[in-house]
Amino acid sequence: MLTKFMLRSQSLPFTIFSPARFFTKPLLIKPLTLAPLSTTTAAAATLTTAFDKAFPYGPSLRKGHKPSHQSQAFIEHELQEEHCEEDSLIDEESFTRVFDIAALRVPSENCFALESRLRGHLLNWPRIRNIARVPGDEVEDEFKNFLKDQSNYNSDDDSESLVSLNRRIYGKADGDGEPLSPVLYRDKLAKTFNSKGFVKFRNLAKLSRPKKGKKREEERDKRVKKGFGRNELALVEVVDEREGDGEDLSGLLGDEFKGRKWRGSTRLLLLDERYASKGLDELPEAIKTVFKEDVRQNGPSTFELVRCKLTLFYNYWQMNEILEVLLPKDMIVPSAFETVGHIAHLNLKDEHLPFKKLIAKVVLDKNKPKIQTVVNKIGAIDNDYRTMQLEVIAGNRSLVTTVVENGLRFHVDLATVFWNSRLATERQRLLNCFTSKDVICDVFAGVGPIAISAAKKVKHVYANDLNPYAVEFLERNCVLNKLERKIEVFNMDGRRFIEAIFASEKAQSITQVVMNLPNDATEFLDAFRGIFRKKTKDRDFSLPKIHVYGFSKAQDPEFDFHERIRIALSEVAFEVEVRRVHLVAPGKWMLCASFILPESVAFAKPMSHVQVNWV
Ligand SMILES: C[S@@+](CC[C@H](N)C(=O)[O-])C[C@H]1O[C@@H](n2cnc3c(N)ncnc32)[C@H](O)[C@@H]1O
Repeated sequence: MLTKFMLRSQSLPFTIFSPARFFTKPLLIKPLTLAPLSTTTAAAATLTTAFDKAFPYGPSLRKGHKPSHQSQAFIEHELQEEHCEEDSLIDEESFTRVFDIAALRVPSENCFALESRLRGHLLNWPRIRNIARVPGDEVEDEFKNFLKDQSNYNSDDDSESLVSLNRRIYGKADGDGEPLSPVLYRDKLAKTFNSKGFVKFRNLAKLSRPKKGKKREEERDKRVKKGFGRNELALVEVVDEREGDGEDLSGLLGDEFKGRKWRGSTRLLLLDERYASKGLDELPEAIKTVFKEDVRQNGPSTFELVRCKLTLFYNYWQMNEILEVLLPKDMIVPSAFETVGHIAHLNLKDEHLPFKKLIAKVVLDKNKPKIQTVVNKIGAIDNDYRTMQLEVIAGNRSLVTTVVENGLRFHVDLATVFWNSRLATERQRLLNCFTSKDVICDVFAGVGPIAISAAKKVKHVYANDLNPYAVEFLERNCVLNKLERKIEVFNMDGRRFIEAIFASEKAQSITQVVMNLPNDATEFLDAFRGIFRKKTKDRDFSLPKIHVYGFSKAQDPEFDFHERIRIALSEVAFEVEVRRVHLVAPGKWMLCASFILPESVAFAKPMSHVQVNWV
C-alpha cells in the first residue's frame, strides 16, 4: 500500500535533520550485467533495487523498475499501429522505467516561489521539469475565490462553516462517517456557476454515471500507454492510497480528473530522488519550514507530501543510453555522426556492422525530425569526383538534401557529388581573407560552398569542377542564392581550366585562386608555369595569391607540404604560409598553403597552348 502524507497543523514533528541521511553511501561499483530485455517484471524489480543503490544519482536504465502493465500495453500498441520493418526492430516499451519519488503538492499560485526557494531539494534530472501538473484539477477563478472566502476562518463559527463547506463540496467533512450525497455538491455548483461556466464542463452529461474502479484503472493504463507512444518523454502520476474512496468528479471535470478532494489548482514540486521514501519528519529543514509557514498563514496546510511515480519512456533516453543496452557488452557505442541536411552519416566499424540497422534506427529515433535518413560509409573515397560510397541503412532513401552554411543554401546529392560539413570552419576562414576587390578562381569548386559564399563578398568568381553532376548543382545553387550574375561556371579538368582562364582576358583581374582537392591539388600546380608568358612584365598586372590544400603524414607536415609545392612549381625560394586545417586520420594532417605566385613561375618558359572551352 502506498501512503499519502497529509500535514496537519498540530502534528508537525520538528526533528533535527541529519544531512548524512540524504546521501546514498559511496559504493564500490562493479561492472553490472543488465537484465535481458525480456526479464520478467519481478526479476527486473529485484535487480533494479540493487542497481538503484549502485548508481549514485540521476535517471538510468539500470535504475527504476519496469511497469507491470507493460506487456499487455505493448501488445495493444503493436496491434493499433501499423509498423514497418524498422519500427519492430526495437521493443521501445522495454525501455520504460518507473521511478518512485516524492513530491510536494502545492497550490498552483505558490509553485514558482517555492521552486526557487527549494531548488537544491528538487529533482534535478535532465529534461524533466521539477514542476508537474496534476491532470484535471484546474479550477475556475470564480470558484477559487469562493473557496478562499470560505476557508478564511478564525472563529468557531468559521470553523463550522468550513465543516459545512466540506460537506457540501466533498460530500463529507474530515472525520465524518458516511459521505453525504453528492447531490448537495452539484447543487452548490449549480448555484455558484453561471450558464457559461457549465459550458466549460464538457462532461456534465456523464454526472450520473460514476466511474467504476476497473474503468479508472483502464484509463490510467491508457495514459501510460500514450506515454510510450511516439512523442512523450515522461509521465508523473500521484500514487493515491485513497483510490476508490470519495466522490468521482471526473464526470464533471473531465476524464482526467483523479483527485478525490477538490483542493483548487495544484502543482507537484518533484523532490530530489534521495527523499523518495522519506516521511515529513525526515525531510530537510528548508522543506519543513515551508510547511510551517504555510500553516501559520493559512491554518490547515494547503501543502501535501505525496508519493509519485515518474515514468520515463523510450523517448526520454539518449542515443548512447539506448545503444549501451542494445549492443553487446564491451562494444564501443558509436556516438558521433556527421550531418548533411536531413542525412546522418555514420562511419561504422566492422564490429558494428551486424548491428547497423539497430544503430541506425536509434540514430533516427533520437534525432527526429531533423534526421530522416541514416547512411553508412562503405569503403574509402577513391574516385575522381571524391564522392562517398554510401549505404542507406534507415529512413527514406533520398540522398538529395539541402544544407545551410554561412547563411546560404546548397542543394547536394550525396550519391553523386562531394560534400563535407566538417570543412565549414575552414571555408569561413578562407572567406575572411577575401575582400570586395577580389576576383576568385575556384578550380575544384564542387557544388559551390566556397565559390558561392565568396560571390556574396567579392567582385567576381570563376568556378570550375570536373564532375558534371557537381556543376549542375553548382549552377542550381547560384540561382538558389540569387548570385548567378556574379559567378561563371566551368566544367573542365582543373589543369586545362587554369591554363585556359589565364590565357584569356580574364587573367588580368584574377587576384586569388582556390585549389581544394587535397589528395592531389599540388600535381596541378605546374599548370601555373608560364601563364603570363605572353604578357609584358612592365604592364600593370598583379600576380594571384594561391591557396592550395593537401594532406601530409610526415613528421614535419608543414615542411613536407612546402617541399612538394616547391618541386611542383620548380621554384626554389619563395615564401609560403602553411597552416594545419585538421587531422583527418591519426597522424595525417590536412593542410592549406597560401602564397603569391612567384613572378619567375608566371613568366617561365612557354607551355603547350590550350583552347578555352567555355561552358
Ligand atoms: C574535395 S572536393 C572540394 C569541393 C568544394 N571545394 C568543397 O569544399 O565542397 C574536390 C572537387 O574537385 C573535383 N575534381 C576532382 N578532380 C578534378 C579535376 N581533375 N579537375 C577539376 N575538378 C576536379 C571533384 O569533383 C570535387 O568536386
